[in-house]
Amino acid sequence: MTIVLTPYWQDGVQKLKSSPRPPPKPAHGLTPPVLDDDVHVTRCLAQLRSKTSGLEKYIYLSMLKHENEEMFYKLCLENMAEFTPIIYTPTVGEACQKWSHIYRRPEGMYISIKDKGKIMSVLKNWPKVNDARISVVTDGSRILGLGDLGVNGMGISIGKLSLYIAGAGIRPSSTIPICLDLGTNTHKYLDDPLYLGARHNRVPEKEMTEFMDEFMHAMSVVYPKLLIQFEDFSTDNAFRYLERYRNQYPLFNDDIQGTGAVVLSGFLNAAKLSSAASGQPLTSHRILFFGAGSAGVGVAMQLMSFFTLQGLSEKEARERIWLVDSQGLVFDARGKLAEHKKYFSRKDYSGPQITDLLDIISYVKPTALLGLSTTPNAFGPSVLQTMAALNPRPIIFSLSNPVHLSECSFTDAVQHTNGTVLFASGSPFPEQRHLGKMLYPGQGNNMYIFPGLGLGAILARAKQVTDSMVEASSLGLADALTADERKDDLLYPRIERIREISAFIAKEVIRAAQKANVDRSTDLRAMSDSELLAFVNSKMWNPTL
Ligand SMILES: NC(=O)C1=CN([C@@H]2O[C@H](COP(=O)(O)OP(=O)(O)OC[C@H]3O[C@@H](n4cnc5c(N)ncnc54)[C@H](O)[C@@H]3O)[C@@H](O)[C@H]2O)C=CC1
Ligand SMILES: CC(=O)C(=O)O
Ligand SMILES: [Mg+2]
Repeated sequence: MTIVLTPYWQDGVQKLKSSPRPPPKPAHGLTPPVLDDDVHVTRCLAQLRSKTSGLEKYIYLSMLKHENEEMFYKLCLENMAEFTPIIYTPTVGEACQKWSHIYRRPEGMYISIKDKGKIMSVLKNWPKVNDARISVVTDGSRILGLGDLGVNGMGISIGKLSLYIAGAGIRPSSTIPICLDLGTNTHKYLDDPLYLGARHNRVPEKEMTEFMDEFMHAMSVVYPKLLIQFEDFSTDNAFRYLERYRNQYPLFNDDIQGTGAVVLSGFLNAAKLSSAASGQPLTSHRILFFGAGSAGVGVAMQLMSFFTLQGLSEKEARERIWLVDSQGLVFDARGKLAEHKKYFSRKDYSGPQITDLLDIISYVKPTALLGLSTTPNAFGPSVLQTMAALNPRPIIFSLSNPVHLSECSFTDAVQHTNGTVLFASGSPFPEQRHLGKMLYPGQGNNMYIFPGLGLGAILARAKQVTDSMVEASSLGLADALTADERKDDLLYPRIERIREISAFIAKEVIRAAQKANVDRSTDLRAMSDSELLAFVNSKMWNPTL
């Protein structure tokens, strides 16, 4: 049998004979005399906390997950706020950048362009074929805001699936992290003797599409119950392959749809607070996007429903949104535009190109400024002060990942708006005390959405992931705030409640799938809401330690 759980270029170097899951407990005498699970939990946590760098912590936790999956997830669930920045953004970004250097053992599947023509047989090598329910698939071409990391992108598929397991109780054996190796255009990696991927530039679009067609068909045959999450494809491919396959297979794109949903949710909560302070109606919000890639445009599309839910027409909603890319304001008269920018390109401006963000802000007078640009510190003091001068409670979301690419920090946002800011960021920032009051940053990251969206789609056995299911996940998240969280002006629930939130989102997603008639588990239709919620909770995997 061909083995593909190890990068294929190591074939013959390191053969894996069975599942990558931990082996059964060793026989009596092969462990210390007193190895109490409860005490070992404390020991593992102490070992983790003794590491000084984020990357060391990441490596330690990867080892722990491999050695003792139950222990890893127990600790993760009990310490979500501490673990997420390690297994996910920001540290997962550094782990991906150094993946070929820190690589220790096989995890996930690597499917290479060299496998074209035999992808199905490769997929069958996965040890738990019948269990497969959810796969996160990346081609590594735009990992967080870090660019084309090639096969090093495997870390993001693994990280997202760890959050599925911890955050939504997906059974670990049902998850398949996949990294497609279609080459990389990053020369640093091509020149690195330790690089784990194919040593050539990315293959042309035609060859990639042929590969993707075969891959998607093979996935649907080998794993008939699988939901696919596309992750961190470069913007052109993100839109292309979402459109190409979304009506054919159960799949969604996390960067376009998951991000859209999480930002809509935080925006709904922020806009209410902002409008309460300004006395202006919700329909009067004006949203400026700094960054017009897959994430920026995905969020802009989802935010259309913020306005249409308030009764505006599609045209009126679109007029509340402005895009900025690396060349400045996006408008028709500027000339040729990438396809994904056209819908939001302004028709009402035809003057000279405005490039400076401050000039764009004075022209647009936004109530909300959303950064998805991978440009660190783009929201400097004068931008923040201008937003505060325009709005009693400005909405500033600096959503680029990881932390060092964020458009501004929470500290700066608080300081330069005199604490009035309604803030969310893609990666976590610490809370701030301002004039004696504790202020909390929101984490506007799709990690709040995809676990519940995925769980709902899996339990409904959805044929497709419809826009209505994505919107339901977003509204579900917005509604999940408790009175206590609202009292602290939180835009997102506390991450410690992720299981409860995911269950609620999953229930809403199942209902939306039923309404759209894409559910195959039609027996769930007869359940009342409370029965459905109980059913969702009963399906969540829990570590048994
Ligand atoms: N918070 C979250 O949940 C998520 C955050 N992201 C983050 O969003 C960022 C962008 O992702 P994509 O849209 O896929 O990337 P992308 O590379 O396709 O888009 C970046 C956009 O920013 C614009 N840009 C770059 N430099 C600029 C500058 N100096 N001034 C103005 N605009 C500039 C580009 O023209 C492009 O429109 C990444 O950092 C990613 O990590 C992505 C998905 C989810
Ligand atoms: C969070 C995420 O999906 C990204 O930054 O790409
Ligand atoms: Mg992503």
